[in-house]
Amino acid sequence: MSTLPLASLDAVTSLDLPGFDTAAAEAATARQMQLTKPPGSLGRLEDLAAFMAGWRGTDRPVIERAQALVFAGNHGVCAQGVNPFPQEVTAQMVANFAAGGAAINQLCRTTGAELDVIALDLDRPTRDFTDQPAMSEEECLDALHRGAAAVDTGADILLLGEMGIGNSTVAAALALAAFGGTAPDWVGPGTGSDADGMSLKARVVTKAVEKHAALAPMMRLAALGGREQAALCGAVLAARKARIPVLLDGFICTAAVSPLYATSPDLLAHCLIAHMSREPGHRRLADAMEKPPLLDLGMALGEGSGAALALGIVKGALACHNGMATFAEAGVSDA
Ligand SMILES: Cc1cc2ncn([C@H]3O[C@H](COP(=O)(O)O)[C@@H](O)[C@H]3O)c2cc1C
Ligand SMILES: O=C(O)c1cccnc1
Repeated sequence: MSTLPLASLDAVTSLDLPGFDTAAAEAATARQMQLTKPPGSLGRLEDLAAFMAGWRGTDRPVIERAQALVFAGNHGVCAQGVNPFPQEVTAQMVANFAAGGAAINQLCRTTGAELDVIALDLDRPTRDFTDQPAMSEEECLDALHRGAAAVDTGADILLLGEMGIGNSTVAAALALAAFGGTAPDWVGPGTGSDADGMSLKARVVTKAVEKHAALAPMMRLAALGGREQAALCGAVLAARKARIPVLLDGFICTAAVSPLYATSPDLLAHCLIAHMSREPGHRRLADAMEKPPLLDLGMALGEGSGAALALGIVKGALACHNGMATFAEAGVSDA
């Protein structure tokens, strides 16, 4: 449970947040050079060990507790017909998460994450953003605080995911507002929109972003986002406050936190992108944020599924970092 001292959305710029512990990361990198392997041969696993060390503030970081947090919300823009599946599926999938029947349940069990699902006023969708701001600043702040409050400050790593029918359109709008280009750069099939469906999505996204483009980044989160997007931003900030590194899931999760990036890229310094979604805009988003995803498995599900899988990679990195013998300990000749 965590709280953030935020009375307005633009106050995110004045939060006092911890930074990366360079000394701990350098000590971890020095240890990597001593381990019984050719230097650099564990590739990105070595970078992950240093990343975890720097954010956890210790040269020997461990993952004893991993929290997966999935936020669910409903969106007024579904009135535009942008979603192949009906809006009821959001609540139905939340019930499925509770019953243990979704992909995210299996993947969390596989890699050892505790799953918490937070449904945000599903019976009260946000407003249609082609017409008016999806949320007021107050509604957005409320969802952001609920996201922050859901973070387990005793966890060693946080995996983020979302569920919200129509939110691939929301994601495209947030990405366009944050990084520019044109709507077709960011619109994709989502759960299965065809070419006509995608041109409708692009028109909807263009209209919405034109309407709300003049706003500051965090006010665009209110105007174009939904409750789960605001909650994801709150969770990212609360994790940072507790020095907990974050694995963002796919396109929708990454786009959700793009208002934080547009405010200041440093707000996402403790976040990694877990996997490269098949949703075409995700590559552009990952490039724009300079965050190469850990996995690339052709997935486009959401729910935090890619983040849950990537936890296994981070655990592997730390198992090697902490468990391997050094050249001196094992009596192996160094180069
Ligand atoms: C059964 C089902 C399970 C899901 N789990 C995640 N999503 C994913 O699909 C939705 C976004 O796609 P769109 O914008 O096309 O609606 C989000 O809820 C996302 O998490 C699902 C979607 C469905 C249908
Ligand atoms: O990458 C994602 O987050 C995604 C893509 C399509 C549908 N749902 C989620």
